[in-house]
Amino acid sequence: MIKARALARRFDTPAGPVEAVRGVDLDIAAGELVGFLGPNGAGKTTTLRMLTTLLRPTQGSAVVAGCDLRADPVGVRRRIGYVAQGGGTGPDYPVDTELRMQARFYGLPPAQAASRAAELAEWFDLTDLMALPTAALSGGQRRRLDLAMGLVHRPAVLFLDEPTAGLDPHSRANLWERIRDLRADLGTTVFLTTHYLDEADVLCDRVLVIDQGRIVAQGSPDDLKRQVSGDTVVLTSAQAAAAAEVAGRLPGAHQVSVADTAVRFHVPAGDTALPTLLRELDQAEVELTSVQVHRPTLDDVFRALTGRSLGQD
Ligand SMILES: Nc1ncnc2c1ncn2[C@@H]1O[C@H](COP(=O)(O)OP(=O)(O)OP(=O)(O)O)[C@@H](O)[C@H]1O
Repeated sequence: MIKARALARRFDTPAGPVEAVRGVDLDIAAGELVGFLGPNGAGKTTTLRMLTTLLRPTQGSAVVAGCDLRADPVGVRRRIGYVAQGGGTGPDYPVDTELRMQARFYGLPPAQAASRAAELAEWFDLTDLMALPTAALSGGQRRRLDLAMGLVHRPAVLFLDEPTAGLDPHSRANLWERIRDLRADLGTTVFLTTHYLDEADVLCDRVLVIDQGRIVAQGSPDDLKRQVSGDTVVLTSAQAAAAAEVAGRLPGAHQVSVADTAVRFHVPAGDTALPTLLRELDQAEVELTSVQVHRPTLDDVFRALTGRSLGQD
């Protein structure tokens, strides 16, 4: 459904050229729910804007929903839905009008536009809000309207740029459910960008990790986490340096780091390393305040690949 080869985009700025995307290959099958995960400035939005025809690639090619990006951008636009960050509706129009105008924009006659608006409102739980101006919607309601607007013309592929940015946890979970339903009920291919680890982990079948304009890893969240061998142990102690020394002597312990009172390190299996660690610390007369064992997260995957953390908002 999406195939890209060596897709690249350079911006020429007064400060010099910025290589925002440096040769991205994508192969996304129909019905997949794929997350594009990366830190701020990694190149996610630039890639999305190229795939949705809003920005011309400086190099490379792509076929989206059966249409070539360069040769047939209008065909691509007809077959895709795009929900940008922050949406794009006028604040004074009622929800109902927004939906109907969008449907009319995509060529539906008035009666069909009205029934499509009603259908989408029901799907996204907006029926009771149809008379409200969009400015009166909460953040979560607003994002549901944005999704509905992106779907009026029944696109085969839906592109979502940071769909849950700024939402509270309840609204995020609600939106994830709608996105999953979309795929399950309509078979829509969904390609979304995110810098939320939990979103990529919980929602997506497959995650592409992008950093500095290049894809550095891809796979299902579980596959990616399996690539990071072992568990992370985080302990806190007023004698952190002494604790780190003891931890570093455990079989297979590596990447031991100390930050203030916290000591962090990796071991092949946290649950079996813990009894030995506690015994050794006791013998060395090092007192602990707390100890936690973590299974690998997507952030650990990112750290292992780049040496940096994805960071969280
Ligand atoms: N129009 C532009 N002109 C110059 N540089 C740009 C432009 N658009 C993006 N960039 C730069 O390209 C790089 C990638 O930006 P992009 O917006 O694609 O990242 P992102 O991964 O979507 O980040 P975020 O999570 O912050 O939205 C950044 O260094 C950014 O500053």
